Amino acid sequence: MFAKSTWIKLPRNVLLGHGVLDDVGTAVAELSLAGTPLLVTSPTPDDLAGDRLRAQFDGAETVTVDTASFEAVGEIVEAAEAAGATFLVALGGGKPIDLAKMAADELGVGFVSVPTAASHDGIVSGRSSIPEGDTRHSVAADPPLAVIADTEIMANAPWALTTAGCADIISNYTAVKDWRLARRLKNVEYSEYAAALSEMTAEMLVDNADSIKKGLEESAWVVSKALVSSGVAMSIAGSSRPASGAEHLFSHQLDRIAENPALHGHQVGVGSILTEFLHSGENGQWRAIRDALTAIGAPTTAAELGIDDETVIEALTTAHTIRDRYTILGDGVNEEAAIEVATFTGVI
Ligand SMILES: NC(=O)C1=CN([C@@H]2O[C@H](COP(=O)(O)OP(=O)(O)OC[C@H]3O[C@@H](n4cnc5c(N)ncnc54)[C@H](OP(=O)(O)O)[C@@H]3O)[C@@H](O)[C@H]2O)C=CC1
Ligand SMILES: O=C(CO)COP(=O)(O)O
Ligand SMILES: [Zn+2]
Repeated sequence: MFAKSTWIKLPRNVLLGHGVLDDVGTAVAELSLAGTPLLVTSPTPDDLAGDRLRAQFDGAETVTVDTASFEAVGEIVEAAEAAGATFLVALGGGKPIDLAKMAADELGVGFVSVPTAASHDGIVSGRSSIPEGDTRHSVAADPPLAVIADTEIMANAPWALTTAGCADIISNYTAVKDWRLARRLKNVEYSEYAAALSEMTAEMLVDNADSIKKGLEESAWVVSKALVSSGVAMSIAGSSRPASGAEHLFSHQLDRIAENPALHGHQVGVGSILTEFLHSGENGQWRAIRDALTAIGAPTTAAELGIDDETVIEALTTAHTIRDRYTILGDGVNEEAAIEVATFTGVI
């Protein structure tokens, strides 16, 4: 399909490395952002790195968020207005980053992302994923002007957050398959560049699985680069399609119905095993996806996610209802088929 005009918004500066947390002020100065920011964080990242960040922004106020919601976005907007903040800096995992990204968009001010965990590609992308009641909104927002990812901090984060980031990238394989299917069946807007970048990112991560090991700072570096690349694919596409297909619908549904949902990346990884099977059957690539997840130490079963089998089946049979996004789930997988795919792949 020929798009009359395309507007691709990308981060301007990406700073990645050991100790770069102390360079946020310099990176912001380089962007010519005037005035004082509002710092947005959550409790643990605040404890770990809040003071080092505040030391670089005289007089900046801090808002600490606990849960992702549209109300929390409203609170950040109010706090920024009250403080006269001219831009936002988010420090933490996906929660404070998504909320600040959306609040910055509402305020029409710049936004800088300082991830403390390599947990998923939302730390870089131009999308905020916010739950509301029974649905989840993937809201377009400007991507961060700068991403400052301190590999020392990320490498010291719980290892599960890093394996979740890896699994989020590995899930790009099935996301792109869903995108191509939707293009063929529903004529949805598609970008071969974004699809190729997304697939290549997953390929490179899997090829580098050997350097992704607990205790190795290089892991945080490899994974962060992949997350940046996947975020750029979403920016080129102008949607999360290159990195979010049926496996994400499955995960979003688990977030709603599971008593204790697992990490986003871990859920989409298991979802990817299931949806790859749906795409290409028992002799398809689902084993390669499962083995890639195993190689980096991410869950491949419901038990490893800490979610019971019934909930996994319910999520798989109802995931298609969560959002208007055509995928291999079509108009729904029935319970018998869901049990068959989950059993064959060893997920349950
Ligand atoms: N925009 C997008 O494209 C996407 C957005 N998302 C959104 O991101 C959120 C989930 O992201 P995720 O990063 O998992 O969530 P969080 O921001 O909730 O972080 C996960 C956990 O890790 C803790 N944490 C963060 N950094 C460190 C660290 N360095 N050391 C120790 N603990 C740390 C957090 O602490 P604390 O509890 O104190 O915050 C939290 O308990 C959801 O809101 C989801 O909707 C998910 C995928 C994609
Ligand atoms: O998680 C994402 C990409 O990895 C974003 O996807 P959603 O648009 O489904 O929230
Ligand atoms: Zn994701």
